[in-house]
Amino acid sequence: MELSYQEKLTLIKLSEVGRTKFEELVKRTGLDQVAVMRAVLGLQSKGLAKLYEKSERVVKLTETGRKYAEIGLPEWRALAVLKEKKKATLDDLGNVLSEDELKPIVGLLRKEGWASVRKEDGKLVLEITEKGLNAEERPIDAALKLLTEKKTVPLDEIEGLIPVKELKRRKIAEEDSVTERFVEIAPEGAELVKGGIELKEEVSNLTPELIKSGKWREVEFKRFNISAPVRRIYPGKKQPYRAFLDKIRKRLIEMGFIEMVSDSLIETQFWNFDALFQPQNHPARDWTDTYQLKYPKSGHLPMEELVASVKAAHEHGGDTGSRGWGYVWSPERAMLLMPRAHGTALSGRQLARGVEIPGKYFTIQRVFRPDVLDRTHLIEFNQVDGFVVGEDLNFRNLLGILKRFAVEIAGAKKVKFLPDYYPFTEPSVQMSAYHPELGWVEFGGAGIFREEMTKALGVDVPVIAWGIGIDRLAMFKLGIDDIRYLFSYDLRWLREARLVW
Ligand SMILES: N[C@@H](Cc1ccccc1)C(=O)O
Repeated sequence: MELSYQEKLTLIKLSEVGRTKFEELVKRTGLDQVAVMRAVLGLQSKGLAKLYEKSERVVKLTETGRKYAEIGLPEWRALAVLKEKKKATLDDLGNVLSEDELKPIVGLLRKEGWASVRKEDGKLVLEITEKGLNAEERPIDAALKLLTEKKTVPLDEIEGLIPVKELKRRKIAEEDSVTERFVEIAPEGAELVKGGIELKEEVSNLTPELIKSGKWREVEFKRFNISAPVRRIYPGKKQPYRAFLDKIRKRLIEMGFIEMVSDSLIETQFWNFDALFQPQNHPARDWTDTYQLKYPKSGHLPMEELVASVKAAHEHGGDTGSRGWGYVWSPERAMLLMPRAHGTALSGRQLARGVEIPGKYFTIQRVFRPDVLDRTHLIEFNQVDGFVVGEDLNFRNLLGILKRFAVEIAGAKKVKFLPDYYPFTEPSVQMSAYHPELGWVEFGGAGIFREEMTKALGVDVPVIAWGIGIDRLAMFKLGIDDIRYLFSYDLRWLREARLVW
């Protein structure tokens, strides 16, 4: 039978005692705990030893017990006062005993024969006796000492000193049960040791020295059991949601999209709304739907020319043939600052900056909107926004791209589109994907940017655009049914979460 060095050593050490606690065996071998456990399991599978568990009734100190271990049992503290004063009243004892301890103290001292009790002027007076003067350690003291030293003591051992009932009655100790692992040698194991085992140190590392010196010919190499159970380790890794976002970024770049970046989470209303042809009196611009910055309140508007064409589009449609929204556009309003409410703000910025035609752009943005937190709503979430610009693009192209996103990138099994409204797109759609537990989950909007928007920003060809609530899609990939988990500190989830791609 082939045994590893560690198995041999463990077996030899075990044979010296026949049966022992696992921890004891660890000490005897001088190996570490994991190695011994592996050796024992190895020996067990070869029928040479047996590992088993046994529960044992034990006694341990209570909170009160631990206190007594520190400051002394009440009867000893009372006795100290009596020793000093010879005679004492209950009031005197009250200085060293708590109210609870005081009540039974007379009975206790009398039972031990350490004091006699008299009434003097209507008051109880205790006087120390000869036995009190020579008081010695009692079984209860021995038990308290033992429990203090060992923390847990087998029930039998305590019973040998004092009935455990007694300790429980005085609330000094309580019973508990602990499970211990034992290892026992099997007859075959004992036999093998008797026949003699050659204990040859094994080499687990083939070093250059071993090779050069030719020593490798003599040494014994350690065999590794690669199917042995091992402890799980949790190495550092990317937060699962971060990993998801990074993967999407990579996918889009692979698909030829250019990333639009921003180093700020704060946006002017101009870029968040106005540049997207969203009228200033649009209800979604109220505080109910977006946050506003308290300080500073306002930022800067871009180039005058651009501001003028956006203003013209809002007021009368600019040169698009549209009548616009028909109101007086306010630059002050457009200057107000806010945490970005959608990634589309960056699409507007990019169009104004200039784009490749044809071209594809995307951005992954943290956005902010007041909402009631629940399993599908966050007030701070991430959107993947993007657009494709090109001469011959149409609505069907848009739906095709979106479907590909939802299925390929987010792994949705089914997708559906419904007509919707956005001030900056016409036509507009809303997209939903099917989640096995949540049913249909709305995950974004899309459409063709209106001419009033694109022309004002200087782009004269169709632009199809979308904004996807990527967090909801992350739920699909990460197999979770509560969106709040994306930002969870739950270590178990952080360790176990697996991106299924
Ligand atoms: N920005 C929109 C989504 C959208 C983007 C682009 C075009 C149409 C719609 C939202 O936040 O819901």
